[in-house]
Amino acid sequence: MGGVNNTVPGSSNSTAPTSLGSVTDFSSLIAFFFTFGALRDWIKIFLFGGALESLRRLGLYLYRTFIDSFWITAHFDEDDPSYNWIMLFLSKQPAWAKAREVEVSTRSFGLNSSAIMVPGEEDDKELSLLASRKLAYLPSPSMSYSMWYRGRYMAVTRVQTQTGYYGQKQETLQISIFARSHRVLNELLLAAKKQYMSASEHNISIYVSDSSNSWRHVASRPKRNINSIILDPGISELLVDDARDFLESKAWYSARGIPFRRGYLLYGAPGSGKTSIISSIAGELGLDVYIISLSRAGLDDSALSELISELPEKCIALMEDIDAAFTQSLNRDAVSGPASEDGKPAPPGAPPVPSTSRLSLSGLLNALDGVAAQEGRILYATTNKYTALDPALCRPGRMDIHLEFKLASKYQAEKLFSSFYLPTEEEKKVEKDSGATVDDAEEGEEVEEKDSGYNSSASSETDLIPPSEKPTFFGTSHRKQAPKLGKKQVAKLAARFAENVPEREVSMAALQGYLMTYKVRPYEAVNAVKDWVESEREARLKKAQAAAADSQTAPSTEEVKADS
Ligand SMILES: Nc1ncnc2c1ncn2[C@@H]1O[C@H](COP(=O)(O)OP(=O)(O)OP(=O)(O)O)[C@@H](O)[C@H]1O
Repeated sequence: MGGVNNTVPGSSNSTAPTSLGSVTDFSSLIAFFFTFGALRDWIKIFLFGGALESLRRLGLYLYRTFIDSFWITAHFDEDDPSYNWIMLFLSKQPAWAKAREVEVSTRSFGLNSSAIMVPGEEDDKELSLLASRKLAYLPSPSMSYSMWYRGRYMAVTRVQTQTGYYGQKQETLQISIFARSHRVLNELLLAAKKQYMSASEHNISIYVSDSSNSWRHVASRPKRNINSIILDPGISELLVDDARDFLESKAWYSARGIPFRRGYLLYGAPGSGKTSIISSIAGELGLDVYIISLSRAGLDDSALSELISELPEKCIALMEDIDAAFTQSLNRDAVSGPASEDGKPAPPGAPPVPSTSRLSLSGLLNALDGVAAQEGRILYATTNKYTALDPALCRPGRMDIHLEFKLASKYQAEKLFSSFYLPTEEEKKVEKDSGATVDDAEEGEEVEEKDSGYNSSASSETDLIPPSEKPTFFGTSHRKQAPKLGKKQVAKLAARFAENVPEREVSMAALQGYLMTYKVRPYEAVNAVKDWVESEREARLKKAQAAAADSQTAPSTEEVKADS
């Protein structure tokens, strides 16, 4: 007879014996293994070893934390300007010259190379004349060096890591100082910065943005004396004084809630000195120049805004040919069509010019004075196409001062001539030291109006060579053969020169190029200038005729459409 089964299928009653069974199975398995004496010993060793290793690590960690509390370590990344300061500082440390293993390098760390030298190199005139790159001792990569600074022990390590980009290496310099307070590190950093600044005192530093959109120091250029740029009276003074006044007016701006920024738009003829005056102002005010290339591949609105927000507080931001980023006329309404050479919008039928820029005008406007725009910066923008610029770009607040640079005036031509042939103070000193007379014709004494510079007459050396064997060109670039002119003589010649240069017809760059061909022949420069002006005129006329002929043969929009 079948009884009643009270057990509910799946209830714990039905499973309990199974799991209990497995637990007892497992412990009996362990107990079984422990019956092997060797295995028991292994496990004991394993546990004991693990505990020992953990203790060792803990001890090491505590030891390191304790030791680290006596050290201050600073890391300098190769991409940061502070890396250059420290490398220059280290290359000048006497301890370095005695190190047993060093890297010998000709890197200039963004300076005039004469700032870093192997001891003794500066005394060797022959060497410093021959080699423009100077040698320096630097810490070898992956080596640790010990040195003393202000009575403190210091460890210097240069670490190189592979970046993965075509095997490129990234460098970091690590300096650990045995000190508890930051005082010594601060002193070291300030000393390094000061040393670098004084070494670069006669240079301006130039930065450009790289493909990863970070600022990179690319060059140091010697400062150009502002007097060597000859502009119409008052222009240089206006620019320098205004920029200087701006830099000193931070409190004034903030008291009135005006953004502390200033923009200058320099426009006009090519080769009239726009770029040159900007770099001179940078030198005069001791500011670094950050070049923003609007046509850089990959530059879009957000990248530009990021770049501008990363500018340091006092600097010059330079946008050359501000119109160039936009192949379309720089107008807000995109339908305005491509700009022509002279900056005027192109005729309605002209074919569109393909644009590679991902930058929009509103992006540029926002970057210049949006919320992220940097305070304290001076912006210089240059263009040859003033009329093509959108009024929004030129309005005060973005471009506060607009200055036209024209073709050369007679005044400029005269000044340029004088600055070319009058000896500088340095040249006068050298000539005085060598016993040469400079002011032969100083008191109005008439000298023979003839040059004796290179290629004006054959030297005695060439006279000795038979005519058949004479080289086709025998140059003797001896500046010493230039006539020594006094102030009055130069002034007279300069006035005659300027008489023959028509007002606002040639650029200063063209005049400079012309005078360069008569570097040591001032008389010939004066005599030939009339013909040169004439030939320049003819060349311009021919170019204009060729351009006109080209535009007549250029296909119309309908023809372009039909072709495509
Ligand atoms: N006013 C000037 N005084 C002295 N030199 C000048 C002057 N203008 C131009 N130059 C000389 O001409 C060359 C070109 O000058 P610069 O590049 O400053 O002209 P620019 O106006 O910026 O030209 P662009 O518009 O083509 O960029 C430089 O070598 C500079 O020395």
